Amino acid sequence: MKSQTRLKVGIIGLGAIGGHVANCIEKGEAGNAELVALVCRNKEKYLTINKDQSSHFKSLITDDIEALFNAKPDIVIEAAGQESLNQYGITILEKGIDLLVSSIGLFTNDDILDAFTQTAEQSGAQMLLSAGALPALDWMSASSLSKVKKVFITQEKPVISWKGTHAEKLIDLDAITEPTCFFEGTAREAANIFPKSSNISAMLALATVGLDKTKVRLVADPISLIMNTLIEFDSEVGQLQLNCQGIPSPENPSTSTGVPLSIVKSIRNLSSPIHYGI
Ligand SMILES: NC(=O)C1=CN([C@@H]2O[C@H](COP(=O)(O)OP(=O)(O)OC[C@H]3O[C@@H](n4cnc5c(N)ncnc54)[C@H](O)[C@@H]3O)[C@@H](O)[C@H]2O)C=CC1
Ligand SMILES: O=C([O-])CC(=O)C(=O)O
Repeated sequence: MKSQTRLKVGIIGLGAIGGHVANCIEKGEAGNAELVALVCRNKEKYLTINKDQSSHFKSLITDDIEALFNAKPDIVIEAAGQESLNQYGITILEKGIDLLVSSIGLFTNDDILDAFTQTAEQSGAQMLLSAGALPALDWMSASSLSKVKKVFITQEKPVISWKGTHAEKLIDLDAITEPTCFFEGTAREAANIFPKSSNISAMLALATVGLDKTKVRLVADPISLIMNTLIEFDSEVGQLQLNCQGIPSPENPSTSTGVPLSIVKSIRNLSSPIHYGI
C-alpha cells in the first residue's frame, strides 16, 4: 500500500474499540485516513441508542456487510468479536482488502488461522494482528528470533471485568476478598475459554513461542479498578519483566482504554510516510 494515499477505512463493530477508533479517524487524529463505512449489528437500534455519538456518522453506518464492500475500503478493522471475524474475515481478505484484527483469540484455532493466511496469500491482502492492550510486543517478538526459555502472562482485572464470562462458573466473583486466580493454563486454552478477554495472551503467544508454550494466569481483583498485565519473558538476548496498569474502558469494563489507541496508532503508521517503532 502506498503510504501517501489517503487510507479508506471500514470498521465492523462500534463498541468500546470500534466506536473510539471511528471518532479518532473522524476528528483527524489517525493520520491520513478517512472512514468509508461503519458496520453495526442493527442500524436503527444503533442510531436510536447512540443519538449523540452517531449523528455525524449517520451516512456511514450500515448493518449490511455488502454496503461496506461497496464503499471500497483499503482496510477493514474488526472490532466486533470472534464470531463476526469468523463470519466475515475470509470474504474481506478474498476481496484483497487488508484486515486489522482485534479478536486475535480466534486464531487459537490452527485450521482457521491457516485458512485466513492462505486466503491472504492468494489475494495479496494483509492480515494485521493488533497488539491492542499488549505492551512491549515489538521487543518480545524480535527477541523470539533467539532462543526463548519462558513466556508468562498474568491478566489481573477488576471483578466487574470478569462478569458475564466463564470466570463466574469457576469462582464466586461477589464473594472474593482478595485477588484470586481462577485460571492457569496455556494461551490456547485461555483464549478458547475467555474469548473476549484473552486476546493479548493469544497475540503474545502467536508472536513469540506459540499457543501451547505461552503460559497464562487470569486473576480477579475485588478491590483494584486497574487492568494489571504482568509479563515475564526470558530469552537468549535478554529478559523482561513488566507490569502495565491499564484503565478499563468506560464503555466495556473488560477492555482496556488503550486498545482503540493502539489501532489508531496502526492506522497512523499505515497512512504515513514514516513508521515509528516498526
Ligand atoms: N486485542 C486486544 O487487546 C483486545 C481485543 N478485544 C476484542 O475486540 C472485540 C471488541 O471489543 P469491544 O469493542 O470492547 O467490545 P464491545 O462489546 O464494546 O463492542 C463490540 C461491538 O461489536 C458489535 N458487533 C458484534 N457482532 C457484530 C456483527 N456481526 N456485525 C457488526 N457489529 C457487531 C456489537 O454490537 C458491539 O457494539 C472483543 O470481542 C474482543 O474479541 C477486546 C479487548 C482487547
Ligand atoms: O483489554 C485488555 O486489557 C485485554 C483484553 O481484554 C484481552 O486480552 O482480550
